[in-house]
Amino acid sequence: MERITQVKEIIQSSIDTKQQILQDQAMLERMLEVVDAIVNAFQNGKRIYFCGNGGSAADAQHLAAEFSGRFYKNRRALPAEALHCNTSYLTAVANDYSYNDIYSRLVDGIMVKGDVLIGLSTSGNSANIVSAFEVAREKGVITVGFTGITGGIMHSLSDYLFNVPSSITPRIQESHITIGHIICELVEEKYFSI
Ligand SMILES: O=C(CO)[C@@H](O)[C@H](O)[C@H](O)[C@H](O)COP(=O)(O)O
Ligand SMILES: [Zn+2]
Repeated sequence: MERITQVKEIIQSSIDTKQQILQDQAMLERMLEVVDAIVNAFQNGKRIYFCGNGGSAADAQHLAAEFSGRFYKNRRALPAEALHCNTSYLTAVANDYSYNDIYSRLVDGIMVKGDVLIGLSTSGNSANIVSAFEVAREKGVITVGFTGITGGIMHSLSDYLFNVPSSITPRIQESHITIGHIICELVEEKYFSI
């Protein structure tokens, strides 16, 4: 394949995935439900946390910073954090216990009922995120899964699921960040207009 053709095909595949989301009324409405759930959580003094591995850890950190920093508006900070950001914690727990425990242990330690946990996993099967969702549900934390098409194990552990219609990891991640940005924009707009 000509390299330029390959480039075009990748871009088209990213567009196609987003086009399918655009036509999925239920998923669009779920974005609004999650916006309302997050605004409700903030109004009740709760917090939002994100977790992911690899590129999805970067996405988790990116999205958390939209809330704790700013998105469009100059406004006060919102309580949001990505769970992998403390390297000392991460390396100790992975070393002394297991990599699979890094997120569930923090969910147990710092999250409370009514907080929101957003887990990003293209497979929906990453053991540390699955485990975090299991602990979250035991505690009454609201779980929001960002996954690929099947949802994997996270499908049955997510109160709200965005199972992007693709099985290609980078294409899924590209739509995760789009959905995440939509949610950030609408949360900021709604919370700071009240
Ligand atoms: O960014 C990418 C691929 O685009 C990779 O770093 C990718 O995130 C890693 O392989 C992850 O470990 C994949 O995990 P997951 O999405 O299945 O939870
Ligand atoms: Zn990537």
